[in-house]
Amino acid sequence: MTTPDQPDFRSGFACFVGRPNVGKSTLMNALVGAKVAITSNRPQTTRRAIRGIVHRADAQLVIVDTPGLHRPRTLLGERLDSLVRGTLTEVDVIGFCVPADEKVGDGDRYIARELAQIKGTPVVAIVTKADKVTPQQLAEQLMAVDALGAWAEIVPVSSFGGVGGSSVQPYQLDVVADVIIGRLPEGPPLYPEGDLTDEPEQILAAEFIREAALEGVEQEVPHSIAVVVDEMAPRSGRSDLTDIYAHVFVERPSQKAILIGRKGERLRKVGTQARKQIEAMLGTRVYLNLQVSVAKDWQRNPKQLRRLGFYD
Ligand SMILES: Nc1nc2c(ncn2[C@@H]2O[C@H](COP(=O)(O)OP(=O)(O)OP(=O)(O)O)[C@@H](O)[C@H]2O)c(=O)[nH]1
Repeated sequence: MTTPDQPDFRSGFACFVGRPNVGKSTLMNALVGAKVAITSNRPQTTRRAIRGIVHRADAQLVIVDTPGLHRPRTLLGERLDSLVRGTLTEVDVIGFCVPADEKVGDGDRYIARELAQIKGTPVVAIVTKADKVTPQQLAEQLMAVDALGAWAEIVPVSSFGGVGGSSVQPYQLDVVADVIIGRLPEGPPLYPEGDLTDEPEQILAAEFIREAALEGVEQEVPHSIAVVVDEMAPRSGRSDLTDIYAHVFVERPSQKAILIGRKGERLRKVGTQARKQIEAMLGTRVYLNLQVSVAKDWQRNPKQLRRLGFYD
């Protein structure tokens, strides 16, 4: 068996890029084998570069999750894009994700052009959501993606099932891992065994709250939600209970009303769902105090953006 002391142990960083909602975070979670990035069926769920760590006997792969790359429309969009570009130049391998079930479009071509300008970093094209199409459609998509650029390899994958939904087992996750790991440099592990992410628990807690808040809201509201955990600590004298005080920010009073719901019913549901996720992460019971506040137009306001943790 290969051990970390052996010279052929590989370690390094990879990141997934692609349009919003193509399954990047889900793929990372599936590879890591635990929930370290939040997912939702709404585009632009991911706003931070979260690292997931894949431990294998022969390698350690650190995955940097990025927000979907797209032409920026707001100041938040611009900051997210510069975050993505900064990440791309620092990793050993880039995984360019294109979903199997949507025709290759302008958004994919835009990203392919951006990637063509990054020299020296291999790009593996990953065709995601293979379970949603027939083998024939998958073959056609692989050819369309091949025509988009000069990829180191092209791999179809599904985090949820076989091609065409033929099984409920993930499809080719191990192949994606092998292909990426094969392109990492040789080197010792970068993180201790057992670590799945280096994202602070406080930030993950905020992300779980945001994920719960996103559920069931429509139109512009999802983009307007930001969450800050103000305080997170064990209750004094109790190692089995964590107190968490968090703010959910929205941009307008009308959105605040939507989030809170009739007699606070919606917010209670958000709290319950988030609390369960946080309890699973921390392994303690959680008291969660959620406050909803309006931070007017925070996506366009530099001061508010800094306050919410999005730096230039
Ligand atoms: N059927 C199927 N659905 C998937 C698969 N991977 C992801 N999805 C779904 O696609 C949606 C988007 O997934 P995410 O992982 O949040 O996508 P993302 O690319 O990280 O999105 P952003 O954070 O917006 O950039 C979710 O509803 C997932 O459940 C897959 O392999 N098969």
